[in-house]
Amino acid sequence: MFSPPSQVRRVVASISGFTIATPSVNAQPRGRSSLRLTVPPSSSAAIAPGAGSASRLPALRPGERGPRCRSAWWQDSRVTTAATSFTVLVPVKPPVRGKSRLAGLPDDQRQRLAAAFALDTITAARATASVGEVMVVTDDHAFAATARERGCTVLPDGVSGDLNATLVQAAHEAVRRWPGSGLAALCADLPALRPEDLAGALAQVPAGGAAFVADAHGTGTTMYAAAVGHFDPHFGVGSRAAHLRAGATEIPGRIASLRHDVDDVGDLGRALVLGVGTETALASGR
Ligand SMILES: Nc1nc2c(ncn2[C@@H]2O[C@H](COP(=O)(O)OP(=O)(O)OP(=O)(O)O)[C@@H](O)[C@H]2O)c(=O)[nH]1
Ligand SMILES: C[C@H](OP(=O)(O)O)C(=O)O
Repeated sequence: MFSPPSQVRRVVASISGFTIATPSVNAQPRGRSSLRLTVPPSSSAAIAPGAGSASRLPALRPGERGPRCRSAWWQDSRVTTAATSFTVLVPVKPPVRGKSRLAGLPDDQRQRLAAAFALDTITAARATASVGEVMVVTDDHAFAATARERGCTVLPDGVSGDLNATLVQAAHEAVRRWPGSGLAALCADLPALRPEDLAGALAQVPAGGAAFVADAHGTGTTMYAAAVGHFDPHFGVGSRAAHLRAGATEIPGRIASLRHDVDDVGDLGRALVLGVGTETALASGR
């Protein structure tokens, strides 16, 4: 269903002295080959791993050398097939307000990172074989223009300040435009997302029911999918438990890139280890 292109790129990143290098096969790096995210000294403690027991990623500390990781090779060579069965809704809070838990970073960098996470998320979603359409839901006109340039459909928030109601409204519009497609809502803070992980999760969505992917911490949700009549997302604090209570099926599996949302600086360090997309790599640079 999904075959990698021949080239694999090398990504070298550093976060506060932490250096990450990925293997390279048959390709030249494009753009920066060395990336640096400046984290104020007071933020150092935040680079320790989150408390979530579900996270299998290693602790990252300033100055510590991390493991080798895979590169996001798919980003520069879009892979598509004729299978186009899901419309993916990607809600994007205006970057000026988004990713507030990255507040330890300079404000302009927080905003750049928020937009970069979302762009890398939609790029990966668009490169996923079983995704026919990506519908970005946002009230940010600048991000909306960029998303359109990247081939997405854009819709404004239907219910200001209510993410779940906005997603339900967008889902109805998506079904009106593309009847017959499946529906999934994907958080926009997945900079390490890989198309094969998204495709693998979408392949497990049961017909006629609702399903979701829990985040790496084991408490939140990164993706929710359901047929329109069942589409009732419960994103927010404790959303994994809320989705289970609502009868949604939890999608299992080693789909690390889809579980790894970035809420704080520690999450960002772990995403860099997994291998982030081009936009996040650039926004992390200095
Ligand atoms: N369109 C839209 N998207 C939203 C809204 N609230 C949150 N989102 C998006 O929903 C997903 C999860 O959002 P949150 O974790 O609540 O917010 P965040 O901006 O990612 O991070 P924090 O500000 O640190 O909470 C992300 O993709 C957000 O961009 C909203 O009111 N409208
Ligand atoms: C929306 C929320 O995401 P987080 O706040 O963990 O980014 C959730 O997990 O439902």
